[in-house]
Amino acid sequence: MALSPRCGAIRACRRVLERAFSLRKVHSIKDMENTLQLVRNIIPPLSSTKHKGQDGRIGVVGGCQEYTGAPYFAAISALKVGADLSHVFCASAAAPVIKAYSPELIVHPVLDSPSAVDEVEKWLPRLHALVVGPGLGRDDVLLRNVQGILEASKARDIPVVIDADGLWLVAQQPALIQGYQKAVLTPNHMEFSRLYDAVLRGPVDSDDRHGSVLRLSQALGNVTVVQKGERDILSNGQQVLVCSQEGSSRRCGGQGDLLSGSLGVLVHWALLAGPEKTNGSSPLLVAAFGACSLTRQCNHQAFQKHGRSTTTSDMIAEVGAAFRKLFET
Ligand SMILES: NC(=O)C1=CN([C@@H]2O[C@H](COP(=O)(O)OP(=O)(O)OC[C@H]3O[C@@H](n4cnc5c(N)ncnc54)[C@H](OP(=O)(O)O)[C@@H]3O)[C@@H](O)[C@H]2O)[C@@H](O)CC1
Ligand SMILES: Nc1ncnc2c1ncn2[C@@H]1O[C@H](COP(=O)(O)OP(=O)(O)OP(=O)(O)O)[C@@H](O)[C@H]1O
Ligand SMILES: [Mg+2]
Repeated sequence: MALSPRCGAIRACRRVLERAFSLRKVHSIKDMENTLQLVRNIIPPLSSTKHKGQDGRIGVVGGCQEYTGAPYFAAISALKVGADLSHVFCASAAAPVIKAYSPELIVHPVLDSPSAVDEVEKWLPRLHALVVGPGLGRDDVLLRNVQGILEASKARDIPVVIDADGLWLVAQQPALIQGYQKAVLTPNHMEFSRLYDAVLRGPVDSDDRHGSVLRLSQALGNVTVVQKGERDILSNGQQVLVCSQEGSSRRCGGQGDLLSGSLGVLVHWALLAGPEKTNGSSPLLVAAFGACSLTRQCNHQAFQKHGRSTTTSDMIAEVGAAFRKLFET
């Protein structure tokens, strides 16, 4: 059915107003330093009085026969950022491979088991945050189990970072995270389009990335959304932040996994610190800004050394120095 000219004009006018409204809320680049300061405020001090586990016990839900690198990258990044313990809940075929990459990870081969939800649920009281999706794949059995794990995590109020195939699941069932204030979604270009289409029932306006991220967050009930790209756009439906920390032109696979794993720890730290440490800004937005800055800084540093041959493992080797440069100055 053709739109009447009047209807088209109203819609165009609304778009202009929405854009102006969202731009007013956009965090300008000159504010990046202020936001980095808020990230510094949420980082817990190292102290000899703390016991193992206090600075973070993170779970990564992902890893299947095809993808073993992604959950490894996410889980090891959580440790390198400063979590004390990092668990991976994966399909049985992936477990020996992930264990062999690293003795530092605790690996549970449970995700394709009929009792997967119970197996993960018994660990939930001991976990501070979950990262759901890296290397999960799209097998129906695994996705059904992950649905149960997400429901159990929500019931316990556990923060969840949802990435990669976890976002595929959310695009099929947005109700799974609708309105959950402790969820952060980290879509890449493709994942964002898929989610936007599923939730807002229309294509993304590529001329208005800020407005698109704002609208998706609002439509999901103010769930925090991080759209990764040349600049990362972050929104909780009220505020929009932009992270344009210098990275490089190298786009090797796995950088997003570094981001989601780091974010798992930062989300925990931010919620622990609370809004007084983030100057009234949403703790989850501050955490997300920290993870984006850190990932891009790792990419920048690794590229200085390795150029075109940079891989995600090279970036992970930079986490310590990048963290010091950004947050411990
Ligand atoms: N070592 C490992 O184990 C790793 C495993 N990984 C795991 O793989 C699984 C699937 O994840 P995914 O990201 O490949 O999935 P999906 O959303 O289907 O996108 C695929 C297609 O989208 C497109 N595309 C992407 N970006 C775009 C852009 N900016 N602009 C435009 N187009 C863009 C592009 O399409 P193409 O150019 O090929 O036509 C691309 O091929 C998931 O479990 C993840 O964790 C990864 O983490 C990497 C390391
Ligand atoms: N064009 C770009 N220029 C600079 N940085 C970018 C660009 N695209 C993505 N990034 C950065 O790379 C990191 C990962 O984003 P990317 O879009 O590659 O995620 P992804 O596709 O989920 O990665 P993965 O391969 O781990 O699945 C983010 O920190 C993002 O800021
Ligand atoms: Mg990804």
